[in-house]
Amino acid sequence: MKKFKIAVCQILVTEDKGRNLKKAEAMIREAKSQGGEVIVLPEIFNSPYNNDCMTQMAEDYPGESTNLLSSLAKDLQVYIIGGSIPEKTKDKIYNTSFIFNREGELIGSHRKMHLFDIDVKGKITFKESDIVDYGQQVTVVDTEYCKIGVAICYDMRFPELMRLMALKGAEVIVVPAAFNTTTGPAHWHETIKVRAIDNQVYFVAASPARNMESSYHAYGFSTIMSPWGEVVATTEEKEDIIYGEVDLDYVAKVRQELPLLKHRRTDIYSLEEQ
Ligand SMILES: O=C(O)CCC(=O)C(=O)O
Repeated sequence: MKKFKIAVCQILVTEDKGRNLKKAEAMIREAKSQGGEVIVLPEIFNSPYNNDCMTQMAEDYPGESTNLLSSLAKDLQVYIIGGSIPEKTKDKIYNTSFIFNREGELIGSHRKMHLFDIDVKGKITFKESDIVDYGQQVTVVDTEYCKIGVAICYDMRFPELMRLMALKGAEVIVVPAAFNTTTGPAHWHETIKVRAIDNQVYFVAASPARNMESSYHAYGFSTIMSPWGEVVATTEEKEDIIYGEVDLDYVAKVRQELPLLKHRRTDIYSLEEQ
Protein backbone atom coordinates (compact mmCIF):
# COMPACT_ATOMS: atom_id res chain seq x y z
CA MET A 1 0.00 0.00 0.00
CA LYS A 2 1.48 3.27 -1.10
CA LYS A 3 -0.73 5.75 0.71
CA PHE A 4 -2.06 6.09 4.20
CA LYS A 5 -3.65 8.66 6.45
CA ILE A 6 -1.73 9.81 9.47
CA ALA A 7 -3.41 11.67 12.34
CA VAL A 8 -1.82 13.79 15.06
CA CYS A 9 -3.72 14.36 18.31
CA GLN A 10 -2.70 17.67 19.87
CA ILE A 11 -3.92 16.91 23.39
CA LEU A 12 -4.36 19.50 26.14
CA VAL A 13 -2.38 17.85 28.93
CA THR A 14 -3.33 18.61 32.55
CA GLU A 15 -2.17 17.53 36.01
CA ASP A 16 -4.92 14.90 36.10
CA LYS A 17 -3.47 11.73 34.64
CA GLY A 18 -6.86 9.98 34.42
CA ARG A 19 -8.24 12.89 32.44
CA ASN A 20 -5.21 12.89 30.12
CA LEU A 21 -5.69 9.21 29.39
CA LYS A 22 -9.43 9.64 28.77
CA LYS A 23 -8.68 12.52 26.44
CA ALA A 24 -6.07 10.50 24.57
CA GLU A 25 -8.59 7.67 24.15
CA ALA A 26 -11.34 9.99 22.91
CA MET A 27 -9.02 11.66 20.41
CA ILE A 28 -7.62 8.35 19.14
CA ARG A 29 -11.20 7.07 18.62
CA GLU A 30 -12.10 10.27 16.79
CA ALA A 31 -8.97 10.05 14.61
CA LYS A 32 -9.87 6.48 13.67
CA SER A 33 -13.43 7.51 12.82
CA GLN A 34 -11.96 10.08 10.40
CA GLY A 35 -9.85 7.43 8.65
CA GLY A 36 -6.57 7.71 10.57
CA GLU A 37 -4.45 4.57 10.10
CA VAL A 38 -1.37 5.73 12.00
CA ILE A 39 -2.25 7.84 15.03
CA VAL A 40 0.34 9.94 16.81
CA LEU A 41 0.28 11.46 20.31
CA PRO A 42 2.51 14.22 21.71
CA GLU A 43 5.53 14.08 24.01
CA ILE A 44 4.63 13.29 27.68
CA PHE A 45 0.91 13.07 26.94
CA ASN A 46 -0.09 11.60 30.30
CA SER A 47 1.60 14.16 32.57
CA PRO A 48 2.59 17.82 32.53
CA TYR A 49 6.09 18.29 31.12
CA ASN A 50 8.01 19.14 34.27
CA ASN A 51 10.38 17.15 36.41
CA ASP A 52 8.13 16.89 39.49
CA CYS A 53 5.07 15.62 37.64
CA MET A 54 7.12 13.30 35.43
CA THR A 55 8.71 11.74 38.50
CA GLN A 56 5.32 11.25 40.17
CA MET A 57 3.57 9.89 37.11
CA ALA A 58 6.34 7.64 35.78
CA GLU A 59 5.15 4.12 34.98
CA ASP A 60 6.68 0.75 34.31
CA TYR A 61 6.16 -0.89 30.94
CA PRO A 62 3.63 -2.43 30.66
CA GLY A 63 1.52 -0.08 32.75
CA GLU A 64 -1.69 1.90 32.76
CA SER A 65 -0.89 4.19 29.83
CA THR A 66 0.78 1.64 27.57
CA ASN A 67 -1.95 -0.95 28.27
CA LEU A 68 -4.51 1.60 27.16
CA LEU A 69 -2.61 2.34 23.93
CA SER A 70 -2.10 -1.32 23.16
CA SER A 71 -5.77 -2.20 23.68
CA LEU A 72 -6.92 0.80 21.61
CA ALA A 73 -4.56 -0.16 18.77
CA LYS A 74 -6.01 -3.68 18.77
CA ASP A 75 -9.61 -2.64 19.22
CA LEU A 76 -9.46 0.00 16.46
CA GLN A 77 -6.97 -1.90 14.24
CA VAL A 78 -4.65 1.08 13.91
CA TYR A 79 -1.00 1.83 14.49
CA ILE A 80 -0.39 4.06 17.49
CA ILE A 81 2.82 6.01 17.98
CA GLY A 82 2.15 6.74 21.60
CA GLY A 83 3.77 10.14 22.02
CA SER A 84 5.90 9.61 25.07
CA ILE A 85 5.52 8.92 28.76
CA PRO A 86 7.89 8.99 31.71
CA GLU A 87 8.98 5.34 31.81
CA LYS A 88 10.13 3.97 35.13
CA THR A 89 12.64 1.15 35.22
CA LYS A 90 14.28 -0.29 38.33
CA ASP A 91 16.38 2.74 39.10
CA LYS A 92 15.89 5.16 36.22
CA ILE A 93 13.32 7.22 34.36
CA TYR A 94 13.34 7.57 30.59
CA ASN A 95 11.24 9.73 28.30
CA THR A 96 9.94 6.94 26.09
CA SER A 97 7.71 6.53 23.05
CA PHE A 98 5.93 3.16 22.75
CA ILE A 99 4.74 2.11 19.30
CA PHE A 100 1.97 -0.44 18.70
CA ASN A 101 0.74 -2.24 15.58
CA ARG A 102 -2.85 -3.05 14.64
CA GLU A 103 -2.76 -6.18 16.78
CA GLY A 104 -1.82 -4.10 19.80
CA GLU A 105 1.72 -5.55 19.82
CA LEU A 106 4.68 -3.39 20.75
CA ILE A 107 6.78 -3.00 17.58
CA GLY A 108 9.32 -0.59 19.00
CA SER A 109 10.08 1.98 21.62
CA HIS A 110 12.31 5.01 21.61
CA ARG A 111 13.98 6.46 24.68
CA LYS A 112 14.76 10.13 24.13
CA MET A 113 18.47 10.36 23.34
CA HIS A 114 19.11 14.09 23.69
CA LEU A 115 17.84 15.59 26.92
CA PHE A 116 16.51 19.12 27.17
CA ASP A 117 19.03 20.89 29.41
CA ILE A 118 18.91 24.52 28.42
CA ASP A 119 19.15 27.99 29.92
CA VAL A 120 17.85 30.81 27.73
CA LYS A 121 18.43 33.77 30.02
CA GLY A 122 15.25 35.40 31.31
CA LYS A 123 13.08 33.06 29.24
CA ILE A 124 13.36 29.37 30.00
CA THR A 125 15.56 27.10 32.04
CA PHE A 126 14.99 23.37 31.99
CA LYS A 127 17.13 20.46 33.13
CA GLU A 128 15.51 17.25 32.04
CA SER A 129 18.61 15.20 32.88
CA ASP A 130 18.02 15.88 36.59
CA ILE A 131 15.46 13.08 36.47
CA VAL A 132 15.59 11.45 33.03
CA ASP A 133 18.30 9.16 31.73
CA TYR A 134 19.67 9.10 28.17
CA GLY A 135 18.31 6.69 25.58
CA GLN A 136 21.01 4.88 23.64
CA GLN A 137 19.32 3.72 20.46
CA VAL A 138 18.21 4.97 17.10
CA THR A 139 14.64 3.84 16.48
CA VAL A 140 13.17 2.86 13.12
CA VAL A 141 10.12 0.59 13.12
CA ASP A 142 8.69 -1.57 10.36
CA THR A 143 5.06 -1.10 9.45
CA GLU A 144 2.99 -2.59 6.64
CA TYR A 145 3.41 0.72 4.78
CA CYS A 146 7.05 1.71 5.24
CA LYS A 147 9.75 2.19 7.81
CA ILE A 148 9.04 4.96 10.30
CA GLY A 149 11.74 6.69 12.36
CA VAL A 150 10.72 7.83 15.81
CA ALA A 151 12.53 10.39 17.96
CA ILE A 152 11.44 12.75 20.72
CA CYS A 153 11.45 16.56 20.72
CA TYR A 154 14.98 17.86 21.37
CA ASP A 155 16.23 14.85 19.35
CA MET A 156 14.96 16.60 16.22
CA ARG A 157 17.57 19.34 16.62
CA PHE A 158 20.31 16.82 15.83
CA PRO A 159 20.52 16.37 12.07
CA GLU A 160 22.84 13.38 12.41
CA LEU A 161 20.16 11.35 14.19
CA MET A 162 17.51 12.29 11.63
CA ARG A 163 19.87 11.39 8.77
CA LEU A 164 20.73 8.07 10.39
CA MET A 165 17.03 7.20 10.43
CA ALA A 166 16.71 8.09 6.75
CA LEU A 167 19.78 5.98 5.96
CA LYS A 168 18.17 3.10 7.85
CA GLY A 169 15.27 3.34 5.42
CA ALA A 170 12.79 5.67 7.14
CA GLU A 171 10.44 7.35 4.68
CA VAL A 172 8.49 8.99 7.49
CA ILE A 173 9.95 10.49 10.66
CA VAL A 174 7.58 11.01 13.59
CA VAL A 175 8.60 13.23 16.48
CA PRO A 176 6.37 13.63 19.53
CA ALA A 177 7.56 16.97 20.84
CA ALA A 178 6.83 19.85 23.19
CA PHE A 179 8.64 22.98 22.10
CA ASN A 180 7.69 26.03 24.19
CA THR A 181 6.69 29.64 23.68
CA THR A 182 10.36 30.74 23.51
CA THR A 183 11.95 28.12 21.26
CA GLY A 184 8.76 27.32 19.35
CA PRO A 185 8.29 30.63 17.53
CA ALA A 186 12.06 30.83 16.96
CA HIS A 187 12.79 27.35 15.60
CA TRP A 188 9.84 24.91 15.41
CA HIS A 189 8.59 25.50 11.87
CA GLU A 190 12.06 25.86 10.35
CA THR A 191 13.42 22.72 11.99
CA ILE A 192 10.47 20.62 10.81
CA LYS A 193 10.81 21.92 7.29
CA VAL A 194 14.54 21.51 6.95
CA ARG A 195 14.57 18.00 8.42
CA ALA A 196 11.88 16.98 5.93
CA ILE A 197 13.75 18.52 3.01
CA ASP A 198 17.20 17.24 4.00
CA ASN A 199 16.07 13.69 4.47
CA GLN A 200 13.26 13.67 1.89
CA VAL A 201 10.78 12.22 4.34
CA TYR A 202 7.34 13.10 5.60
CA PHE A 203 8.16 14.77 8.90
CA VAL A 204 5.41 14.59 11.51
CA ALA A 205 5.80 16.70 14.66
CA ALA A 206 3.18 16.20 17.40
CA SER A 207 2.88 18.78 20.18
CA PRO A 208 0.55 19.01 23.17
CA ALA A 209 -1.89 21.93 23.08
CA ARG A 210 -0.80 25.03 25.01
CA ASN A 211 -1.97 24.97 28.62
CA MET A 212 -1.40 28.36 30.25
CA GLU A 213 -2.24 26.85 33.65
CA SER A 214 0.74 24.58 33.36
CA SER A 215 4.28 25.54 34.40
CA TYR A 216 5.50 24.62 30.88
CA HIS A 217 3.78 26.38 28.00
CA ALA A 218 3.91 24.04 25.03
CA TYR A 219 4.03 25.76 21.66
CA GLY A 220 1.42 23.66 19.82
CA PHE A 221 1.39 23.95 16.01
CA SER A 222 1.61 20.20 15.34
CA THR A 223 2.60 19.83 11.71
CA ILE A 224 2.86 17.25 8.93
CA MET A 225 5.47 18.30 6.33
CA SER A 226 6.00 16.66 2.94
CA PRO A 227 9.41 15.52 1.63
CA TRP A 228 9.40 18.56 -0.68
CA GLY A 229 8.86 20.93 2.23
CA GLU A 230 5.12 21.53 1.75
CA VAL A 231 2.85 21.83 4.78
CA VAL A 232 0.39 18.95 4.47
CA ALA A 233 -1.47 19.86 7.66
CA THR A 234 -0.94 22.10 10.65
CA THR A 235 -2.85 23.81 13.44
CA GLU A 236 -2.39 26.49 16.11
CA GLU A 237 -1.99 26.22 19.88
CA LYS A 238 -5.40 24.78 20.86
CA GLU A 239 -6.48 21.17 21.21
CA ASP A 240 -7.04 19.70 17.75
CA ILE A 241 -6.49 16.69 15.51
CA ILE A 242 -4.73 17.13 12.18
CA TYR A 243 -4.73 14.65 9.30
CA GLY A 244 -2.52 14.18 6.30
CA GLU A 245 -2.01 11.70 3.52
CA VAL A 246 1.40 10.09 3.34
CA ASP A 247 2.13 9.17 -0.28
CA LEU A 248 5.14 6.89 -0.58
CA ASP A 249 5.25 7.31 -4.36
CA TYR A 250 5.81 11.00 -3.72
CA VAL A 251 8.77 10.19 -1.43
CA ALA A 252 10.22 8.05 -4.25
CA LYS A 253 9.61 10.79 -6.84
CA VAL A 254 11.29 13.49 -4.74
CA ARG A 255 14.24 11.20 -4.02
CA GLN A 256 14.58 10.33 -7.68
CA GLU A 257 14.32 13.86 -9.01
CA LEU A 258 16.65 15.43 -6.45
CA PRO A 259 18.86 12.54 -5.29
CA LEU A 260 20.26 14.06 -2.11
CA LEU A 261 20.76 10.79 -0.32
CA LYS A 262 22.65 9.34 -3.29
CA HIS A 263 24.77 12.45 -3.82
CA ARG A 264 26.37 12.38 -0.39
CA ARG A 265 30.18 12.37 -0.70
CA THR A 266 30.76 9.29 1.41
CA ASP A 267 34.32 9.13 0.08
CA ILE A 268 35.01 12.38 1.96
CA TYR A 269 32.73 12.20 4.99
CA SER A 270 30.62 9.60 6.69
CA LEU A 271 28.05 9.19 9.39
CA GLU A 272 28.23 6.07 11.47
CA GLU A 273 26.22 4.65 14.28
CA GLN A 274 28.61 3.55 17.03
O1 LIG B 1 14.35 22.01 21.47
C1 LIG B 1 13.48 22.72 21.96
O2 LIG B 1 13.41 23.90 21.75
C2 LIG B 1 12.45 22.14 22.85
C3 LIG B 1 12.84 20.79 23.33
C4 LIG B 1 11.95 20.26 24.34
O3 LIG B 1 11.08 20.93 24.85
C5 LIG B 1 12.05 18.86 24.69
O4 LIG B 1 13.02 18.20 24.33
O5 LIG B 1 11.11 18.36 25.32
